[in-house]
Amino acid sequence: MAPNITTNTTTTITTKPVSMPSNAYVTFLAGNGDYVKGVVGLAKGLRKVKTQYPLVVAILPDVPKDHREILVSQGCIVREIEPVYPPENQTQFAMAYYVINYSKLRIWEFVEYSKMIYLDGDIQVFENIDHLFDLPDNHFYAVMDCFCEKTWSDTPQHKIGYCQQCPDKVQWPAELGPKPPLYFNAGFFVYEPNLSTYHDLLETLQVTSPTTFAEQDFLNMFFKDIYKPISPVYNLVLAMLWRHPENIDFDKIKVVHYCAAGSKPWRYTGEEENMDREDIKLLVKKWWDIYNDESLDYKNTMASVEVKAGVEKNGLKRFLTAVSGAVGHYINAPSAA
Ligand SMILES: O=c1ccn([C@@H]2O[C@H](COP(=O)(O)OP(=O)(O)O)[C@@H](O)[C@H]2O)c(=O)[nH]1
Ligand SMILES: OC[C@H]1O[C@H](O[C@@H]2[C@@H](O)[C@H](O)[C@@H](O)[C@H](O)[C@@H]2O)[C@H](O)[C@@H](O)[C@H]1O
Ligand SMILES: [Mn+2]
Repeated sequence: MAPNITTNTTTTITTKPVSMPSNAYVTFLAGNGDYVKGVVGLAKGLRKVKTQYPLVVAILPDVPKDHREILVSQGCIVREIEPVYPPENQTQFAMAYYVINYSKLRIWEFVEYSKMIYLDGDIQVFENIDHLFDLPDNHFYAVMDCFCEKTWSDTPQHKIGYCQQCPDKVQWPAELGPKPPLYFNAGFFVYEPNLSTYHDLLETLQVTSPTTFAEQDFLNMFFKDIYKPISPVYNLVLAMLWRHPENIDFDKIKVVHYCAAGSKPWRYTGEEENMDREDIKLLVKKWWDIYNDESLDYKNTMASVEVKAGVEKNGLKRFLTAVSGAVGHYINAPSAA
């Protein structure tokens, strides 16, 4: 017997629109080269750890159509952005191509998301890190970088052998002024998109002389008052393995940043310095295992979800039909008054 859910009162069901905080991962892709493989690997890695959030890919106009199609086919949300250039300068960036990395600043405009985690395309996530979205608002969370690689050789800290990863090994000399503030690697950070911050970033950039590490230096300067270091398990800058192994618990690493020279998995030859290390070979293999795992392709996982949803949808449709007849009667019942 159908449950008696009719009544002789009228109830107005009001549903207040609830703006659920929406989170997402975001990465950046430029050019028509092989970094698209990094982004595909990242999309599959996030799927493997069962993140509940999408991956947005901010692409420059020079990303070709076929690469965009690959990203969409892997379930990415592709957003074209305009490049951001620093003011005219004579700076020698650590890597000439770093000039395009200023375009990362466009992701502060993605205000349809309340909190985002930015990851370089040369990063892989091996364990679920969705809990980072629960970090308190109004801060900038990232992992501290290391100054020991030769990419830092033009900097005062490298010249005196100072590194924030071992601040007591070589003391910061008073004659060089105050110790530099804690400095993060800009390949991974937790932030809140915000239009006034976005406009402030772009305006400040135009009056800031570029330096060796391009947008990474700029972001460190801009966010120095709200920067909060997080554990290196969230962004293993590979050089830490040979520069500061004492600061790394290898088995606890959740996120790996393939930023050391020669470590990009899709270009890996093992010939560059440190690239013949067993831990590097293991991390490169782990990256390829995910990249080559067809069960992690969106079309496969999505297909299984659609099949499942299809069954549920039909089931749900039958249930709603049954209930809506009664609910309809319930809502239109005459007022008791
Ligand atoms: O040709 C390029 C160079 C860089 N990038 C993007 O910019 C990020 C930062 O560059 P990279 O990771 O090479 O810098 P690193 O962390 O190695 O210094 C990359 O991860 C990509 O997301 C890109 O899409 N195409
Ligand atoms: O454009 C500047 C880049 O600076 C950073 O890369 C560096 C940094 O990690 C150094 O500490 C390493 O020594 C070096 O190998 C590596 O390339 C960011 O990872 C990248 O996203 C981007 O901001
Ligand atoms: Mn990187």
